[in-house]
Amino acid sequence: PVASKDVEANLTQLEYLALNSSMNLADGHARQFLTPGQAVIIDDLANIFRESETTPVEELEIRAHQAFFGVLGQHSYPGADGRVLACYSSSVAMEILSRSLVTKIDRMALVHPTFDNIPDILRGVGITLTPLEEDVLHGGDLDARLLDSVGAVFVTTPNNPTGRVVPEERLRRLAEQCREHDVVLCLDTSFRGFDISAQYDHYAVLEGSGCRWAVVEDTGKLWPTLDLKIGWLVTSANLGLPVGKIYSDILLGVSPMILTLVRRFAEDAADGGLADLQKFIQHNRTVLRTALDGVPGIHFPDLHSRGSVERIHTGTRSSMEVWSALRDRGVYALPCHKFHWADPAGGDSTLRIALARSTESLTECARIIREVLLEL
Ligand SMILES: N=C(N)NC[C@@H](O)CC(=O)C(=O)O
Repeated sequence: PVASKDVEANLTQLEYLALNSSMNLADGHARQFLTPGQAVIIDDLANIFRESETTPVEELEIRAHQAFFGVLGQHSYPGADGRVLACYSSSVAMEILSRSLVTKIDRMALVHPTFDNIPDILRGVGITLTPLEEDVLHGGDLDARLLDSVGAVFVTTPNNPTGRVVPEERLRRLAEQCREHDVVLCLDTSFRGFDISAQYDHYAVLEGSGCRWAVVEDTGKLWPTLDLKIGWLVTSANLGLPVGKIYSDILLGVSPMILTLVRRFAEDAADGGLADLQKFIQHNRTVLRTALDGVPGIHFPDLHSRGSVERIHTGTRSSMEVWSALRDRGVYALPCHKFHWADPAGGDSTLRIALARSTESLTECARIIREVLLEL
């Protein structure tokens, strides 16, 4: 039986339930084992602390974002003139951006579906949201009437949970339309590390467009650093919003040690680690899909996705029923109703599985998922 409190819970509250389970497939945080190269960094933490203690923080910050944006192909990011702000997490960056936006705008178009803490944060500061369906976003020019009715457009790319990526030409045209209508273009690119099609130089497109823009980047989804992470908030020179002032309301700066840790993980990623991570996630995706081969009624709606999460369509089964039956077996997934923040019924038949887990754990969970699906 599904308790109403679980139906009402937001996605992060459902993720809390899983935090102490060895079979946690709920949150999109990196919980796979450290690679040998990453273990060397962790074994060097004392030296990382000492280096971070004695090096000027500005130098640590520049080295960290040069390494991170560089490995992800973002060579035109504006690292030189203070437009890259380091935050404790991408959600903190999101809160700062939202408080900045609402000083000037009160309506936004937000991609639908997407992770519910994004609409929750935006609504939390008083912004009214209009859903921007993925197929509309990817289909071509946005309707001028939509763009004249909002002050900003917010897009998660790669999207969560669908994995859908805004390609370069689409981003260029979207930025051009936003400039024409003086609409702020906001991106959440937290999952870009997993998908090389999301690693074209977004900042070259954004800077070249002349539109007002802001991007939230996240180191926390990629590497198993026990949530020692940075959310970067990057903004255009012409944004015209009090991002720096509101940043100063929230924090002075992140720990220099985490800046150094991020730099070291990004350097390891550049030394083959990112390609290995992408292969690892794709292998786990194959393990999950193979384990469910032949289960009546289910399919995988996001065949293109390379992100560290995978949706299962549960056929005629209710995703909440499947989620509840899995939880009874100690396995935690995410029902997708709350990703469909404007129409929860849209997620009634899909379940999200986290792939950034050890292959051994995922294999055992996939076996149980198969059993549960065959019983329902
Ligand atoms: N501040 C929040 N709510 N953090 C949870 C978020 O990081 C999880 C996530 O994004 C995902 O599971 O896809």
